[in-house]
Amino acid sequence: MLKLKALLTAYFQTGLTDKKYDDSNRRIYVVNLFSFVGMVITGLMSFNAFIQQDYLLALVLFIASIIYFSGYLLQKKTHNTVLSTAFILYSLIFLMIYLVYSGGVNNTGPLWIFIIPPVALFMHGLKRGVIDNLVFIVVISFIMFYQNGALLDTEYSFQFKTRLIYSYLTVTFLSSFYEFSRNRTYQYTLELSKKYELLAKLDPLTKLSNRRDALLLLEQEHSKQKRNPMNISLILCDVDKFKLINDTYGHNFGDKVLIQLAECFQNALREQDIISRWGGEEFLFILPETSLRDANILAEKIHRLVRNLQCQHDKTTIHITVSMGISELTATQRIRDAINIADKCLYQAKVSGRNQTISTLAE
Ligand SMILES: Nc1nc2c(ncn2[C@@H]2O[C@H](COP(=O)(O)OP(=O)(O)OP(=O)(O)O)[C@@H](O)[C@H]2O)c(=O)[nH]1
Repeated sequence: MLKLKALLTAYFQTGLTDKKYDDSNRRIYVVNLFSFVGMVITGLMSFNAFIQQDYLLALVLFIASIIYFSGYLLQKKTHNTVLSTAFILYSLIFLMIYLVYSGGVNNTGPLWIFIIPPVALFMHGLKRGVIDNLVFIVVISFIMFYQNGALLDTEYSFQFKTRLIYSYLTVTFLSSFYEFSRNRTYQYTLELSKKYELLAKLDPLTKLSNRRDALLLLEQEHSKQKRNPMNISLILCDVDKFKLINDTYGHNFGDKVLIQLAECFQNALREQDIISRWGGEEFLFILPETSLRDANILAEKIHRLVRNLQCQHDKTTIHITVSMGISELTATQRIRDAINIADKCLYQAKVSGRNQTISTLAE
């Protein structure tokens, strides 16, 4: 029993990506599910038609059963949901047209057409799903009403045919409305989750990466470095005497200074560099493809830019300085150790009088 459950789970999850909330995952799942359900149901119907000695219907249903399984195989091999959904859906539509044309077992075939609206909308989404349904309704109306059923292999009363069309239109409308609401809810949830994902990564004050995100990004760069050797330098930058600034000019002014500094750093660094607010008045710069020598040159540039920064409080211009510690992260080193070295250098810069940079290069 457990083995069967594991087998079915593996079957339904074939081809799913690790993007949990991706809508294409839903389509892949629908293809797997529908190919399984379609294969089993048409297989059973084929067996039933065979028992009833309706061999042509049994053959058609048997072929349909194989087609549904092929849809699953197609999706497994090609990972192309557009192809596999079209393959499954259009073969289903052809089967339904055949059931309407032939009447199926005891003229009950048309009852199956009501599975098309939800399946078409699940597989093709609102717009194409509605088009599929309208085309289908036009085709079966033509087959049923043309010259009073001359194209049919069976007979239906006029009332049966009109009610079939009305009820089909009703199911299509309700399924479309459901798909519309589902899609809106999905889009809303997606936007919300993207927004929160971003908020979880950013420091709300400076809009720079926060410490957690910086560590994740640093881990990514470190893994890249292990595959393709490159220099990575780290700069820990701390605002000098920031407590004094807060105490003298107020916390709000302190916040403004941090925002201005963040902008200044963003202008100084390259796009591939990662600037993060490491905590409080401390920033961490992650510099891929940067040697210690280049990181020192950059630190000098930052000192220059910060020196020229105009932090206005009322009519007074406040001058800010920063201290920095630089280290290099090597492929064999632990991230934690490289940050600790930068931290020690920063401490040295502070005790040596601030407004300067200490780097492992000098050791
Ligand atoms: N305005 C503001 N202040 C902050 C923020 N985060 C931390 N601080 C303040 O930053 C100050 C840091 O003070 P200290 O750690 O003593 O360092 P410092 O005064 O900069 O002295 P040195 O680092 O030795 O030059 C503290 O007063 C914190 O309250 C923030 O988001 N906004």
